[in-house]
Amino acid sequence: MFENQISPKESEENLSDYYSSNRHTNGKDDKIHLQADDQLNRYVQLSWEDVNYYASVEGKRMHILKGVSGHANPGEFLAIMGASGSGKTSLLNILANRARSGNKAEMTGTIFANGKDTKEFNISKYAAYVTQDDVLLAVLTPRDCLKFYSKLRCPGTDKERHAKVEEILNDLNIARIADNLIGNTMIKGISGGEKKRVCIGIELMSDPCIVMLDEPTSGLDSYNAGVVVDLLLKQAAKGRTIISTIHQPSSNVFKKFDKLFLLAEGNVVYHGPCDISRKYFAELGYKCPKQVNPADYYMRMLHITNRHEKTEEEQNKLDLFVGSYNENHVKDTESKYELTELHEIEGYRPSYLVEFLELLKRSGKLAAKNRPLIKLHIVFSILFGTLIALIFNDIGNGQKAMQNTNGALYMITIWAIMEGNQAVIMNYYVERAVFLKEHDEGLYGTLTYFLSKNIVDLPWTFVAGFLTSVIAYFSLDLNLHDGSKYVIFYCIYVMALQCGMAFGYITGYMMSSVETALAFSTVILFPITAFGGQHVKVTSIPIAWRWITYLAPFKWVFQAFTVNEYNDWGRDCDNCDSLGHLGWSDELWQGPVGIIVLSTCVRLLAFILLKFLTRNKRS
Ligand SMILES: Nc1ncnc2c1ncn2[C@@H]1O[C@H](COP(=O)(O)OP(=O)(O)OP(=O)(O)O)[C@@H](O)[C@H]1O
Repeated sequence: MFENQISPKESEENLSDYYSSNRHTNGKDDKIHLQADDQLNRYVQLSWEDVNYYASVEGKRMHILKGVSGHANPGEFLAIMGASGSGKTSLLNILANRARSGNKAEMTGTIFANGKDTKEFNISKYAAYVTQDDVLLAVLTPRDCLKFYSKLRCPGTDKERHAKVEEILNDLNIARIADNLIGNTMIKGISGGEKKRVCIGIELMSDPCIVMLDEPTSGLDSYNAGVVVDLLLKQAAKGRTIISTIHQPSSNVFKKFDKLFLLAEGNVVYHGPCDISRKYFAELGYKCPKQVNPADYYMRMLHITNRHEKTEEEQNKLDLFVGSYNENHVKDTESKYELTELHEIEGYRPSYLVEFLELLKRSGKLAAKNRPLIKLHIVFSILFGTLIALIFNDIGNGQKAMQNTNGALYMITIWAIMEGNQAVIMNYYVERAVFLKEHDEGLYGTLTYFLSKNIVDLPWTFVAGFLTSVIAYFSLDLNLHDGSKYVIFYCIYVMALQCGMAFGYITGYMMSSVETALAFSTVILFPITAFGGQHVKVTSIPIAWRWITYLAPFKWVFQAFTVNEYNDWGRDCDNCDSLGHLGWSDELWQGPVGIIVLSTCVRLLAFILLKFLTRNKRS
């Protein structure tokens, strides 16, 4: 399988020479004692000792990381590589304090930062983590994103924040596209490489000493991957510690890494300078041919077809690499930067008011820029109003008029609640992933997010409510006893939309995808329409089920519409006890109060659910 193999026996003799020569070239002689505050506040060396990670999969306990030790120096780019499933991401998550022991996973071992156990202080205040997926808002621009983060992460004046945003845009070479939309599969935007640079820029906003990245070059072509790695090397040159998992780097990219941390089946098989890894493996009998990319060669070399049933050859190879590493590895933790003791630091956190206002501004911008959704609402509101006008345009008089009016008002009730419900679900999913990520990073609290969302989601209800209500009300020739009748109708319509939205928050927070949330909300709300008073008189519902009418938004909205309509009804209808027939009194206040109380309780429940969701995600 591998060309130019040297037999293990031959190689054993050379290994000690290799290490003894290597030992003198690393560190001490060319040590530069840079003072803290030269460019960063602190230089951080991260080291990890005997890290074990176990996870339960289908009742079986898997040993994912097997006593892994290593370190990453400030001013260096450490690339963590290994075949798929070797434990790269697990290790990175552990180093970033993102993997915690729990029911299904258990972690042992110690992580030190400048020699201090990270259990004694919160290392995440010194570190930034760039996830593999680009969690960005498509309708914003890179400048919008960085500005938002600068407000929530950087202390100082607006002028200083502005300067920082510009500096990062220039540093990452994205100033030229800073005002283009980020985009997604639906909206044309910046390229994948540029998106990755925006994600890195966001993390640099808090001036981290350590930057950890999970496969930052995945999905990028070799040119863009090279650009991203160059930018990270530039950050390393400032004294930052860069730790990154990397999947299949090109040979050009590979040779740029300072240090390589190679994992196989949860074991370290190489940790040292990237440029001498070839020689190391050659001496072990696995010589990478000159024209072959070492990264590809190592992946093939370490590939195991089925980790639960390794072939004898695979097991021997693994034993050789692990044995050789354990025997020969020299721990050289010398850093060219001066390392000072780290303490618990308070990350910058603006006041709740600033958080709230920034979220409000961003959510408002998102809502305003989401043109397809705005157009959809306007078109649907007009279409529905017109549809109602066409179907119920001859309401007539007598019993027939009562039946037709009830039908029209109940359709409007259902439409308003469902429209509010679906709109909020679709809006929420535009920013769900971003919210969960930002909240997880402690950028802002659940309450400020929830309040800002609830406020930003309101204005469109006034517009959508006006469009549908004005068309439906006047074309149906509803009660025009006095001008206030239409105004009340409009207010009830807006309240109905908002009540539907409250239910939308609940389903949105419960489901992880927009499709399931939309389907779930329809399945839940549809049976409740039976309790609205149109299909069956409320007082005829069996007592055991009648309590549901109090939780049915349809009942309160329908009641409000009908009381407004039938009080001082101008149509000819002898013996028409419309409201008595429906099972409620002619008191107008009951319906609106019912809607407000129900909406408030449901929103409160949604907030509790969101709190639970975010807490669950953190743990
Ligand atoms: N919490 C967990 N529960 C169950 N299995 C887990 C958990 N964490 C990791 N694993 C398993 O451990 C193995 C290593 O996962 P990890 O994501 O660290 O590998 P990786 O080297 O990053 O792989 P890839 O390159 O494919 O992303 C995988 O088989 C993964 O399914």
